Amino acid sequence: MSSSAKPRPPVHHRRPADPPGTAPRRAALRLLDAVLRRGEPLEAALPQATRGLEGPDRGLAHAIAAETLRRLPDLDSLIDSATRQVLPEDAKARSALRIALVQTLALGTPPHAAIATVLPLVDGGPRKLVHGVFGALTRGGATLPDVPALPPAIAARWRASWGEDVVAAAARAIAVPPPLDLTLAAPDALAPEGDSLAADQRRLRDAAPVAQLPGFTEGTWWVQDVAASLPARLIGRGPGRALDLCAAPGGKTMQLAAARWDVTALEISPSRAARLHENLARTKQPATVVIADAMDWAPSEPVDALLLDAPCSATGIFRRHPDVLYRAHAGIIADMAALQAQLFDRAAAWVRPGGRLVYATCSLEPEEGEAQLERFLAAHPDYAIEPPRPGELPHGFSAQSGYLRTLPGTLEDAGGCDGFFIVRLVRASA
Ligand SMILES: C[S@@+](CC[C@H](N)C(=O)[O-])C[C@H]1O[C@@H](n2cnc3c(N)ncnc32)[C@H](O)[C@@H]1O
Repeated sequence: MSSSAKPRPPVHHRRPADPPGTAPRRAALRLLDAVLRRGEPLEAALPQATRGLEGPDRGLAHAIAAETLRRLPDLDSLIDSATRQVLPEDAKARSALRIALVQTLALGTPPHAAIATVLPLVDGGPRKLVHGVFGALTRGGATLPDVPALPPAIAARWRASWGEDVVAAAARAIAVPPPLDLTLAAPDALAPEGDSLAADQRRLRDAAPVAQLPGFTEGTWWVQDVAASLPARLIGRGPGRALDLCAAPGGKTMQLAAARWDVTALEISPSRAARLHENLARTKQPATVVIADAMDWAPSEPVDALLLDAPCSATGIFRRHPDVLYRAHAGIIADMAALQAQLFDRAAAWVRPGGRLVYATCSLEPEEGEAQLERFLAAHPDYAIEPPRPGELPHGFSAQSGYLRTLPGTLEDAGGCDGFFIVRLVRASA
């Protein structure tokens, strides 16, 4: 070639345009990768994974990924039953098959649409294998069980902590969509019709989108699982100064404000604090929001009541956030338990003699609940448990040993509730 020959323009191998309907499936694949490989929370991965998608497609991507996570062990058993060689856990072909199968077997997508929108995800790869396995399974009448299998590691841990009945109840709980619970600012507040577990509580099944429900615009209620409403109920009613130490998105801050406390709400994350501000603005509940790390910050004087709804593994909210089933491994639980112990000890000094401290986590791990309480009581002899009084809790809850432990199976006939550990402590008067 002569030196005067023009250089060839670079060749760009562009991916052919996706057929309609593929973009949300591609986003679902990114979501699964974020949760299963990178250990990210599904909600946190959503903005990046669904960038460029319109609202309904974003909702579809989220629904496919969440349902895949609810059904993962059963989907994988089906896939393994139809492949000669076991596909690696993180193989794209496995994830593509999970997404195609969950749509057809759980979400009602016709098989031809499910596979046509998923095959482009494995372009340049094992399309034939994915097509073949999907076809063999759907033609062979594959089904998913009514009660999903739990991931083996979680089942083993909860079996050791709580026994087989709780494991079985947890599996039943992920099979059905949880109800929508609302906490009312006052018992007579404008709110949708529904079941009621307390005067200021409504439970809705098959609810319309939240923003369309009566009272949303007026801000007379907020979404809050009934178990999540218990910690602030144990703080009781004001007046007085209350500190909500880990506050966003603010369900408990709003309860405390509605109960007439002068509330300071502390939150480390600016983006979560922004949601707290939005929620307070919508419900017109007053609170002073401080963005700070509770490990650096301190109140100017001790408070009458302190709520520590501590950061945790969040395994108690697996019904709404099935990604926790895959992210909450022993290392995370140990890290969270260490942070909880530090926050709990620090908070102990900020309650006036005779004041109340409520400690709570939405965790099903004893390390984040019962063990924290035991350690705290041994280290702080000036604190004692104050058990709930009769009538203080909504219908169906009871406190053995003075504290509350809600588990899969609690309130099951009424639609269940999140898993929580909650204890109210009183500091001895000086
Ligand atoms: C379980 S959530 C709180 C839920 C909230 N109480 C509610 O009812 O809506 C825990 C919160 O604590 C915040 N957090 C974690 N570590 C913190 C710290 N060191 N200081 C202050 N807030 C913290 C997290 O960002 C998270 O928003």
